[in-house]
Amino acid sequence: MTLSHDAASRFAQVLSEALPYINRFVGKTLVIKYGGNAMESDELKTGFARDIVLMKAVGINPVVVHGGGPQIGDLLKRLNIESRFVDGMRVTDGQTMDVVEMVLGGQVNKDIVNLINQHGGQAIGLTGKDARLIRARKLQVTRQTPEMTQPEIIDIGQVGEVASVNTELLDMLVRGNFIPVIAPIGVGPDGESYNINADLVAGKVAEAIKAEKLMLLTNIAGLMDKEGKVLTGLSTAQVDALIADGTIYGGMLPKIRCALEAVQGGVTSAHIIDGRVPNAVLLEIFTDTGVGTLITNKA
Ligand SMILES: Nc1ncnc2c1ncn2[C@@H]1O[C@H](COP(=O)(O)OP(=O)(O)O)[C@@H](O)[C@H]1O
Ligand SMILES: CC(=O)N[C@@H](CCC(=O)OP(=O)(O)O)C(=O)O
Repeated sequence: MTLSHDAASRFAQVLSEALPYINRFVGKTLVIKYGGNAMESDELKTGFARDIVLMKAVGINPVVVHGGGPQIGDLLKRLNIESRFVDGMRVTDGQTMDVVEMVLGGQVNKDIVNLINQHGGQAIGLTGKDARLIRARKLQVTRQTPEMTQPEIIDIGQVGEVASVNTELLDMLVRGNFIPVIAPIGVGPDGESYNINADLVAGKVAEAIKAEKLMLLTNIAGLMDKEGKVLTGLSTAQVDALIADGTIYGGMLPKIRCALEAVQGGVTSAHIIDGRVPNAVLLEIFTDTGVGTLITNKA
């Protein structure tokens, strides 16, 4: 590739201006959750892969956790299996679990790994079963209405929550200059598989490896109020109120909960950002105020 002098001087200027931002994150680990909804085109996926490789090339350590909800939904539909969600979590029976493992651990994981590697990175794909990276337990879902004397337990099948993370494995990979790409499948004490919401895995991984930042890439500009205005810098109490009045629902529920837990658990900041914007990850790093919804630890 040869550049004209003008193009080369533009590149040089941009790179030079990026230096203070790069320095701020050099040597730090960032956990990036790549949601299935932000994988809508090949162009977006390629842009994401290039951003990740560039981060690593300048000395920032990305750890990727991916979703794939829409991709799981597509295969279930082709198999005539209905998708059902409770509080943003997929109800997962044995048959659905097989599909989840195939799509997340097979198709989506290898697709992202391959793209990162094609652009010069050294990505390594893992599910929570590899070296028991994500140990899980069954998620207890309860529901209580004012007329109930005690909460009702809802069985949503093989849906898990993170019990612990094998940080030794991740530290080893990051130190070895690999880029871990994690599919959100957990393993129980008896080797059973658990389907875990990818936001929850990303939050717990970020906490466990003491990441500087947690970025949740989704298909919306951020957490919004009822008028569609992006909200940022919210306290836990404000988030609770937005959940109670129904402003936050569905897939945004696990996202916001895990972002709050991550910052309470020591991650400096969490960001909910629009993964459909080209170079969303770099934009977040290279702007002073960031983009989307910022969550920090305040009461
Ligand atoms: N207050 C809110 N602000 C923004 N999005 C919300 C809100 N409440 C619910 N949502 C929904 O949450 C979705 C994002 O969650 P989800 O579909 O699970 O994304 P992902 O696949 O990226 O994890 C948005 O597309 C939107 O439909
Ligand atoms: C329990 C549960 O809901 N698991 C998710 C796992 C994938 C995921 O979280 O994907 P997105 O980030 O693309 O939504 C699911 O089965 O869809």
